[in-house]
Amino acid sequence: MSSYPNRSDRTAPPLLDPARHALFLDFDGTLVEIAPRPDAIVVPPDLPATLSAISEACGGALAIVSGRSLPELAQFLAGFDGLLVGSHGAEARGMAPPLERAPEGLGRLQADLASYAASRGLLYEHKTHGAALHYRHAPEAAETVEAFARAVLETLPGFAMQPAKMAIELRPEGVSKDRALDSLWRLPQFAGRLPVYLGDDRTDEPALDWAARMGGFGIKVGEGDSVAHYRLPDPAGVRTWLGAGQEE
Ligand SMILES: O=P(O)(O)OC[C@H]1O[C@H](O[C@H]2O[C@H](CO)[C@@H](O)[C@H](O)[C@H]2O)[C@H](O)[C@@H](O)[C@@H]1O
Repeated sequence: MSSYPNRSDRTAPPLLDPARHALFLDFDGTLVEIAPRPDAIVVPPDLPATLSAISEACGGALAIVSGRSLPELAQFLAGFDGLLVGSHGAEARGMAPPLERAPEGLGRLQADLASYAASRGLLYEHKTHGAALHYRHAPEAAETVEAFARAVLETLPGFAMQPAKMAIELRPEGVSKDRALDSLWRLPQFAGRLPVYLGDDRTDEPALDWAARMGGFGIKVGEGDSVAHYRLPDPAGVRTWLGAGQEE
């Protein structure tokens, strides 16, 4: 059972107010629809320009906060030059990197996961500070993949497990999206604003909670229990909500 209460029911969020709000957006499942493979997502061609326009209207108080590796995230959003946080809070563009270097054993971790994926017909995702095993095409593998990842972690104390949608990720211990938000929040452009966080996944729950604790609010995207007070149905709904905030 989820440890998060369902506070958001189906309440539509208030309109985005670029004069008062600071905006934090998860990427997969929030800005873009979930796809069968990580490289198969479709980024709407106007999304980078939309994010740039909102960031400018917010005085730069907008950041994308993703589990993706930073270079990959930057590539998917080419044309948007604003703040990015990648690798579940380990990497950043536009502020000091939260993590100086990956923990010892990264190469071994990646080699172990890559060879396990190759032997089991799973999808291996190479990440700057870790790696992921995707089983969306083979959901029956969930338990064995998790058991394998736990065994790998026993010999690599610097890393932790990050459950994801139809995937298991291993990332550095101690990094998280809400910790990255604490660092972003110290940047001058966020002073005096109300944080608004949008996310769809369990990994976003601490960040949705963080936004409320800091006087703003969270918006859960899609189904599922959440600490967020508001909800939007899907990434298309998020993009419509973003567009409405730009209208005069
Ligand atoms: O924090 P996010 O921006 O939401 O990133 C979370 C992970 O998203 C990606 O995996 C997920 O989306 C894929 C594409 O839709 C999907 O095929 C996969 O099943 C999902 O788990 C990405 O590949 C990961 O690196 C991110 O950490």
